[in-house]
Amino acid sequence: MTHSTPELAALSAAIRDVPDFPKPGILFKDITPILNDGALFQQTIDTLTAAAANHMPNKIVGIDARGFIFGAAVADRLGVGFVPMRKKGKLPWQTLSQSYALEYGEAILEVHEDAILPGERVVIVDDLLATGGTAAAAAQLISQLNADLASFIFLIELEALQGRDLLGETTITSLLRY
Ligand SMILES: O=P(O)(O)OC[C@H]1O[C@H](OP(=O)(O)OP(=O)(O)O)[C@H](O)[C@@H]1O
Ligand SMILES: Nc1ncnc2[nH]cnc12
Repeated sequence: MTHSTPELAALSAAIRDVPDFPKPGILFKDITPILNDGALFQQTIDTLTAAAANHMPNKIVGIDARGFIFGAAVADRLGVGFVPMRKKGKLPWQTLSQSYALEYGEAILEVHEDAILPGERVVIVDDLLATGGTAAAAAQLISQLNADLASFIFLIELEALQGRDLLGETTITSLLRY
């Protein structure tokens, strides 16, 4: 797949395709080479931050675990709070829960019930949109907290899996589409 700028092409070139991980038939996109390269990581956070800033969020939500890496860096750049949505059993305070299916399994996502206030503007940042199950579960939790989901922002979108069809009318930005 071609990408629109030399910067995005460089990010795309760094991502490793790993066949049959974690299950037969899955082509896994390994983003760790981007993290390993200071210039590429910085450029990724620059671009994700610019996309998030357009929506003037009060909070950035990051999804366990790769979403934490990108979401926390974006929140720091914007000077807004970061909200971790974690897999079941990891958060210590009162939580809301949502079960979901993802490309290679099922899980339960949780958020602290006081982490996002009613009416706050929230942007979800994650590394990858595949089937959309994870992002849809995160959106459900934001809705249960009566907050305003302004946008989804992904580094990678696997278009063939049509994940955006699960995400309703909310704006979606993905930097690299395959
Ligand atoms: O669109 P979907 O089909 O729901 O898949 C996308 C999700 O899958 C990966 O997370 P994973 O649950 O593998 O957790 P990890 O970040 O701990 O690897 C990825 O980071 C997304 O959150
Ligand atoms: N194909 C894939 N590669 C990396 N992360 C994923 N999360 C869900 N599907 C994935």
